[in-house]
Amino acid sequence: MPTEVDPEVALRELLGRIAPGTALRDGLERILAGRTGALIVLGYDRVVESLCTGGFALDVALSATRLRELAKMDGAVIVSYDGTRIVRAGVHLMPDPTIPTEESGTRHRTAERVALQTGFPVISVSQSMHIISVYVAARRYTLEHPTTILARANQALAALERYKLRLDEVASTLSALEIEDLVTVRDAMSVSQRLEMVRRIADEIEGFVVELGTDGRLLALQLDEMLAGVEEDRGLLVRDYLPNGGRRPRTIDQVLTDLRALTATELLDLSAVARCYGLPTSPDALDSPSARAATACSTGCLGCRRGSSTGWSITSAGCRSCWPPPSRTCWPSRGRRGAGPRDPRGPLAARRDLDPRPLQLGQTRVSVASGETLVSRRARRR
Ligand SMILES: Nc1ncnc2c1ncn2[C@@H]1O[C@H](COP(=O)(O)OP(=O)(O)OP(=O)(O)O)[C@@H](O)[C@H]1O
Repeated sequence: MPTEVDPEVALRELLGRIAPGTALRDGLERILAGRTGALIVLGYDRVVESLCTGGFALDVALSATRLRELAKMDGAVIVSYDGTRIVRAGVHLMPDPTIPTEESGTRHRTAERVALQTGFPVISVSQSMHIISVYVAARRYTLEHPTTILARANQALAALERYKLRLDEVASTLSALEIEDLVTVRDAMSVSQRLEMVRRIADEIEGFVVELGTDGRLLALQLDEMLAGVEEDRGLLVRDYLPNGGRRPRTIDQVLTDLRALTATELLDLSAVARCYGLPTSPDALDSPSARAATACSTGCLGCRRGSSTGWSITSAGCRSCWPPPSRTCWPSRGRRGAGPRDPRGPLAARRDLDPRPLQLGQTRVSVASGETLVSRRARRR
C-alpha cells in the first residue's frame, strides 16, 4: 500500500503519469473515443488482490490498443503502479461497502471505494457522461481536454507576466533604496509579497504543464524564462530581512513555509507578511527603517558575523556593530541612529532624491549623496 502523501502532490504526480504522450493516456482517449467505459486500478498489492474476484491474470506490457480492447469487457483492469504492465483484466472488485461514497453509478462508487481502501489511484472512464475521472488520496478529479487546459494556462501566463512586471518594479525600487540605505520594512515586505504571488501563480501553471504532458513543452519553456532567478531571490530576501536574535529566532525555511500558508486575502496585507518574518506588524513599524540580518554583508566582515542579541540592532546597509566598516564590504549606513551620517532632512526627503530610473540587478549607479559608484547588495551577491 502506498505511504500517505499530500493529496495535491499525489494528484499532480498521477496527472503526470497519465498526461498526453503516455501510453496510458492514449489508451484512455481511445476508450473515450470508442464510447465505451473503463475501471482501471493503478497498482497491485495484497489489499488489491483481496478485493479481486474473477477475471484473469495477464502480466503483459501496457499499450494503448491492449487497454482499449480489454476495457470492452465487463469488469476492471488492474495495471502496475508505474503504468507499464497490465496485471489483470475482467476483474470484479468488491471493496468494503461501508466506505462512504457520493457517487451513484456502480462503476464510480467502486472506483471511489477502491481508491480509499487501497490507497492506489483509480481511473474511471464514464460511458454515459463521456468523461475521465481519477480518484486519488480521497479526491476526485475530472480530466479536461488539453485545449481547455491550454486556454486556462495561457490566461494564467498572462497574469504571471503582469505579476512579474510589478515584482520587477518593487524589486528595483528596493535595490535603489538598499543602495541609499533608506529601506523600510514596508519596502522589503512588498517585494516578499510580490515574490510569493509570483510563486503561487507559477505553481498553478506548473500544474498545467504536468497535466499537459508533451503538449505543455512550450508552456514550460515560457515559464522557465519568466521565473529565472525568482526562486533564488525568495531565499535571499528572507535571509537579508530576517531579524536576528530575539526570543524565538526564525529560520529561512520557516518564513517561506509561513508565507506559503497565508491565504490569498492575508497575502494582500503587508502586516501579515511581516508577521511571517517575526517582524513587528503595527503600521508604524512597517514604515520604520528595516533591520537586516548579519548575513547581509556579501563577504561577511567580522563585525557582521557577530550578529545581534536584540534582533533589531543591525541596519539595512551595514551593521552597527561593525561601524565604522573595517573594509568596503561593510557599507556606511544613513538609515538608523548611531549608524553613520544621516540625511539632515530626514529619510523621506532623502528618498525623494533617489534616482527614479529602475535599477536592474547588477546595474551600478552613482550615489546622489557621495558621488561614488554603487551596486545593490543583492546584485553583488549574484
Ligand atoms: N464492482 C465492479 N467491479 C468491476 N467492474 C465494475 C464494478 N461495478 C461496475 N463495473 C463496471 O462498470 C460498468 C458500468 O456500470 P454502471 O453503468 O452501473 O456504472 P456507472 O458508474 O453508471 O458508469 P457509466 O457512467 O460508465 O455508465 C459495468 O458494466 C462493469 O463493467
